[in-house]
This record gives sequence, structure tokens and C-alpha cells, in this order.
Amino acid sequence: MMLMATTEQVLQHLQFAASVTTLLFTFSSFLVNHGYSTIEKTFGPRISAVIVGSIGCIVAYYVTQAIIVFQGRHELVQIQDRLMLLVILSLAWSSLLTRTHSWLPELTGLCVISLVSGIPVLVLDTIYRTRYATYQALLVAESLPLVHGGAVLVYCLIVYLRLRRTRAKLAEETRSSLSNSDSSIASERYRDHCSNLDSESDSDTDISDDEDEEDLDTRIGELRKSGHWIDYLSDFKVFLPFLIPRKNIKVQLCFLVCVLCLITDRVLNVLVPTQLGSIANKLFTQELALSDLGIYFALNILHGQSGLEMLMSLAKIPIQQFSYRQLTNAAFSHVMDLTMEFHSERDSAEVMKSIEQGAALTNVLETSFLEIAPAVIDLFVAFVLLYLKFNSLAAMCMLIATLTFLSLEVAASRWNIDNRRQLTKAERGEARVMHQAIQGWLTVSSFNMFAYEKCRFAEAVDKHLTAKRKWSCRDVYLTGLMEACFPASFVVLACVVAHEVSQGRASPGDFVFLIQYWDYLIWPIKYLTKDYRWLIADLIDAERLLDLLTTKPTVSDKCDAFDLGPVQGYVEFEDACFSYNNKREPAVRDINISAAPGAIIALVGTTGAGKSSLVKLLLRHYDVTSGRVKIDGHDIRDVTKGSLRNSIGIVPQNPILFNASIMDNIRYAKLDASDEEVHRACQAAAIHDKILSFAQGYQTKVGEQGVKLSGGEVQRLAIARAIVKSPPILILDEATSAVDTETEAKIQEALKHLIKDRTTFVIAHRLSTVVNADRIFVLDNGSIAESGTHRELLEKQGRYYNLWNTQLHENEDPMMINLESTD
Ligand SMILES: Nc1ncnc2c1ncn2[C@@H]1O[C@H](COP(=O)(O)OP(=O)(O)OP(=O)(O)O)[C@@H](O)[C@H]1O
Repeated sequence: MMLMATTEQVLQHLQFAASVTTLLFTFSSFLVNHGYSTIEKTFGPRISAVIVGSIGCIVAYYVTQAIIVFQGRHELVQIQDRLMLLVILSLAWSSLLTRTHSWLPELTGLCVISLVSGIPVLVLDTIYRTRYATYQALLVAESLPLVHGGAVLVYCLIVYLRLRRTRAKLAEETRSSLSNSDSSIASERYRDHCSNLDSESDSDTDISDDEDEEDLDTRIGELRKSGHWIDYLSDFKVFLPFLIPRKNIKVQLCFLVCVLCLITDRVLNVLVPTQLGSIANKLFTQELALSDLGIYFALNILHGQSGLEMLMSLAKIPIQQFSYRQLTNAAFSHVMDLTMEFHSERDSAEVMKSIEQGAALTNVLETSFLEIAPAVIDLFVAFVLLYLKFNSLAAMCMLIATLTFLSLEVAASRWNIDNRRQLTKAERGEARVMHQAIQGWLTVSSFNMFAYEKCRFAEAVDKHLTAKRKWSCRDVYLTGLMEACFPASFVVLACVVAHEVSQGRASPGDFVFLIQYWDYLIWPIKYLTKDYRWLIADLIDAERLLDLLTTKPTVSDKCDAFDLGPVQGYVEFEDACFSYNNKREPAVRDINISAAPGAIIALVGTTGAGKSSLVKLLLRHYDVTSGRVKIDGHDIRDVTKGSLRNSIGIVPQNPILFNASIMDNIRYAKLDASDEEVHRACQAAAIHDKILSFAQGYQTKVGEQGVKLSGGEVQRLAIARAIVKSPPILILDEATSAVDTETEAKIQEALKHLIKDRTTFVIAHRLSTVVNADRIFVLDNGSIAESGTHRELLEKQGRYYNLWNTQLHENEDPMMINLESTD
């Protein structure tokens, strides 16, 4: 008899463990496959009729077994766990029938679980149940799924082996075809995935229309389309160093405080309802439990907003600030380090908005460690507690309810993902329109396009609000759906416990305990479902920031790059070629220029000839596609970008000033320059007197991009900046194009001092400004058409001669003066 009781218990535990394992396994495979289906559609084996038939049979065996067990319930004591396992197994196997792809791992897993749980049950039943009337039928029903499951398992292993061979062969073929043609197979597959997904998409939002093409060429965009969520998530690990406080003791301490609060909170979650249960039990025996009430009150205070929660909220502040600081600083530095190629292609407002939206990730650490992890622990504790206090059915009800909520949430959230993506995209669009209009206010005003811009902005706001409405509505529906499910699960659980009380296996206090405990239990479930939704929203918001952070600068320092050190000023272009991107014609072709220290090199030619591009190569805004650029004999790709740019000063075509004082703008070139230095530079640039005539002198604010100054004044400030920097190599890109002839004469005088002993590259349309150059290079369509001194080029009577004559006739007087002076 004793032996029978022990066997019965072993069987019960075994069946309960198998039920839990089956549930968790089915849930995990649902989670994994939720994102994988489209990938496997192309590469995985299709489910065959034999497998469908086998699964159907196995389900039928389990159902039959359940019926036999139910009918023999009077002979077989404690059938609850057995029935529960049979129902769960038949549901898990049935769920396989809904699958057409990626069924192999799940099928194998279920076979293993069925065999591992079924064989001991069969053995124990064979030994100990021989006296039952239903014995024969039960044994047959128990052995059939095992035999069938074993056969299916062998079949699965064969399919695995075959699949591995096919994949290896496919990989080999792909490798060889990739070496012949440029990844056409891969792109075809990718198109396949996209079209598969497109056809499956159930979203009512149209994301393909104006979903930027740029999305497609980023990895995150690709993953987003394919639904390969494990790879998608793994890309976000670049953020981990910014979110985890490895070296910050203060934040680590705050984290520790939060963890301690969470542990205490978990204990209180059980203590408070237990205390209430014991008060109820005492009241049922008509005992006045005043001291118990006092303890209950104290525990409640500690548990609530004025106790642990307040402490935790305080400790969370430094954690959130740490993540924000790390993330935004890293994003800003990364964007600043990106090259001109990136900045000339991206809209600055969008980049700024992306960084702002990406800050949502600062919640991830808090959400995953301080909310999701404790919620999982809570649920585990609740599961064990319900099992020990009531029975396996109550624990199982809770587990099923939790997994159902989570599955519902995962499936339903997918329904709203595209809307969230649309929302973040619309927010960026709104920021872009606003930024463009405000920044280009002068243009808007000159063309009187206020009505147009207002309309454009209103449209962007409407688009944003429409996207927000769609997302918010679905979010509200999802919350409503979840909230409706919670009372339903409570009713089931309450029925189970009420039944236990009615059977005398639990006290009425236990029922009160459940009511109070449910309040604590429901929060982790709610947190898990809500946090999942917010986590997804945060990740979507951060997608564009991830794109930014994973964009590699096209021009970067080599790992063994060295500082240029003091520069003499030798500059050489050796067979330098460059094109902006592969689709374009080369902007620079086979350029050979050699400049000795102190030499003046003039670059002239028609507009678009490639003069500025050549200068960008010298500054390493871009790298040459072939050939090289050298300074003092060093290839500039071997030195650090910082030291290279420190040795070069530039007066650009369109200088940009910051909205700060004149003094600060000039000092930008050398932060420690004294007032005297700045004044001297401004005198040399013929702007000092003008500045003094302003009411606030050097403290005058110049407005955004220097709008409060004339074009000539801005240019002279840019020259003053270059003088303050005093670099060994100087670039003057149309430095005097915006000044009148009188000022130009003054500036030319200033420039004479500036360029003394410096290697200078002068870009000029007005040839009169370069007649004294040591060598003039005439560029045409990216290559050097002719070169020489002014006199040599005139004698050649080529392109330069023609340009000179054209300009001479356009504006005879000043040209004549210059020509004469040089002659
Ligand atoms: N960021 C860019 N991306 C793509 N193409 C560019 C870019 N910048 C310039 N180009 C192209 O490269 C060519 C050379 O331009 P570049 O600015 O070097 O000419 P330039 O001789 O300095 O002209 P200008 O005298 O008018 O300033 C032009 O055809 C131009 O359209």
C-alpha cells in the first residue's frame, strides 16, 4: 500500500513536470518561430503528408488515453495530473498541425518530451496497475504514441542529416557562384523574403509607398523586413556598453539598492497576503487579532509608495541619467566623427531627431532588469507557492494564464509594430520640415512661400498625428484585450481554490490569501505584457539611431596612424583620382601637383571642374580612389586626421559662422588666442575698424550662419580666423569673391602677409587674383588641362589664355591694372 502511494506520487510529480516542460517548450518555440517563419519558408523543409498523418495519430492516441483515464477515474486515484498532461500534450501536438514550415525542431522536441515522460509512466503502470480493469486498454493507449513518436523521432533525425548535407552543398554552390557573379542569388533570396513578408503583412498602413529606399540598404532595414527578430535584437547589443554601468560605482550602488528593494518586495508580496490570511483565519475562530493587524499595517507601509517603492524611485534616477548621458554623448560623438559623405547625404534635422528618439533606449536597462526580471521571479515564486499551498491544477492555471497573456501580447504587438515605425518616421518627417523652413527662413521669405511652408508643416503634423492615432488606438485595444483576460483567469483560479476549500483541502483563509495575492500576482503579468510592448516601442524608436551608430566612417584613422608633427609644407598629389560614388563620373582624374613649402599654387577652371574636390581630398574629407596625396612625404592616409587638419587652414567659399560673438567666432580657430591676437588678425583681414564701428564691437552676435553681417564681412572674418590659426598650409577657396574691388585690394594686401612662408592653394575664378602664383593649374572636367606660370600660360595661348581674354573684356579696367603690375 505504501509502495503504491509512493508510486502514485512519483507518477504525479513526473506528469506535472512533463506538463510544465511541454508548456514552456511550446511557448518558447512559438516565440522563436514568430519571427523566423519567413526565413525558413525559403530554406526549411516543407511539412509532408506522412508527418501530418503521424501528428494526427499521436493526437488521437492522447485523446483516447484521456478518455480511458477519465472513464477509469474511480479505479485510478489522482487522475488530475495525468489528465492535465494528456490535454497539454494533445494541444501541443495539435499546434504543430498549424505549421507548414520550421516544424522540425518543434517536432523533435515534442517527440523527446513525449518519450521521456511517457516511458517511465508506461513502466510504472505496467508494474503497478495490473489489477485495474482498464489496464489493457490503458497500456495500449500509452504505448502507441511512444512507438509512433519514436518512429517520428528517427525520421526527424534522418531529415536533419539530409538537411545538413543539402545546406552544406547549397553554401558551397553559393560561394562559387558569388565569386563569379555579384551576389545575385543572395539578393534574389532577399527579394523573396521581402515579397513573402509583404504578402503576409496584415497591417493596414502602407509602409512601402514612401518607406524610404534608404531603409532597404541598411542592415536593420533588411532585418526589419525579414522578421528575423533574433538577429534583429542581436544588432542592438552595440548599445550595451552605454547602458551597463561597468565602471561607475555610484550607479552600481544605486542598482544594488534597487535589487535589494526588489528582493524585499518579493518577500513582502508573499508576507502581506499570508498575514491577511492568518488574520482571516483568527477572525473565523472569533479571535481578535489586533497585533496581527498592526504587523499587517507595518508590512503594507513598507511595501507601498512610501516605503520601498519610494527608495527604488530615488535609486533609479542616477541609473536613468547614466544611460542617457552615455547614449547621447556616444551618438553625438559618432555623428560628429562621420565623414562628409554621410553629412552631405543626411538631413541634419532627421539626424538630430534620431538621436533624440534613440534616447528611449535609456529605459531598456530599467525595463529589462528592474521590471521584467523581477516579474519573472514573482511569477516563478507564485507558481511554486500555488503548487505547495493548493495543488498542481492551481499552479498550472497560473502558468497557462501567464503564457497565454504573453503569447497574446507577442502576437498582438506585431499587429502594431508597423504603426509604431510609421509614427517614429512621421516624427522625423515633421522635424525635417520644421527645420528646413526655419533654417531657410530667408529663402522662404524672399520667395514669399510662407503659405506653402505652413501648409507643408501642417501636412507633416497631420501625418504625425494620424500615425500616432493609429498606433495609440491599437495600443488601447491591446490593453483592453489584456485587461479583459485578467478577470477571466482570476475566476478560473478562484474556482480551483474554492473547490479545494469545499473539499476541506484548504482553509477559507487560503481563499482570502488568494484574493489578496492575486493583486500582487497580476502586476508581474501586467508588467511583463506592458513592458514587452514598451520594449518593442523603444527598440523601434532606436532603430534609426542604431543605423547611425553602425554607419562606419568612410574616412578613418588607421590603427597605426601617427601625428603629422611640425609640418614643412611639401604637398604632392600623385596620380590622384576620385569619384563621389560609383555611379558618378570621376570628379578628379590623374592629378599630379607638387608644391614646395611656401609655394603658391593656383587652381583655376570652369565651374564644376573639380577644384573644391581636390581641396576636400587634401583635407581628407574623402579619400582618393587611386593614387595618393602626400604632405612632407607622408601619405595623408597614414597620419591622424586631427593632426592633418591642424596643419591646414581654410578660407572657404561660403564660410559658416556660429551664432555667437565675433570674438568667439574668430577664436574658434585657436581657443587660447589672446584678444590682441584676434585684433591683429582682424586688422590684417581689413575688418578691425568695421567691427569697432558696431555697437558691441567684438562682442556683437553675428546671427545664425552670420546673417547679421554682409557677405564680404563674413569672408573677412573667415580670413581673420585663418590668420589666427596660422597653419603651415593654407587653402583660399574663392576667398575674396564676395568683396568689392577696394576691399579686395586691402584683403589682397592682408593675404600677402598671411601666405608668406606657407604653402598656399588658391582657388579663383577671377584670374587677376592669381597672376602672382608660382604655378597655375587649369582644371577641366577633373583633370589638369594645362599648367605653368601666368606668363607661360598666356604664351601657350590655350585655355588659360582664352579665359584670361574673356575676363579681360568682361571687366577691362581692373584686369589691365593687375596685368600691367605683374608685367
Ligand atoms: N558631395 C558631392 N556628391 C556628389 N557629387 C559632388 C559633390 N560635390 C561636388 N560634386 C560634383 O563634383 C564635380 C566637381 O565639383 P567641385 O565642387 O569640385 O567643382 P569646382 O571646380 O570647385 O566648382 P566651383 O568652381 O563651381 O566651386 C561637380 O560635377 C559636382 O557636381
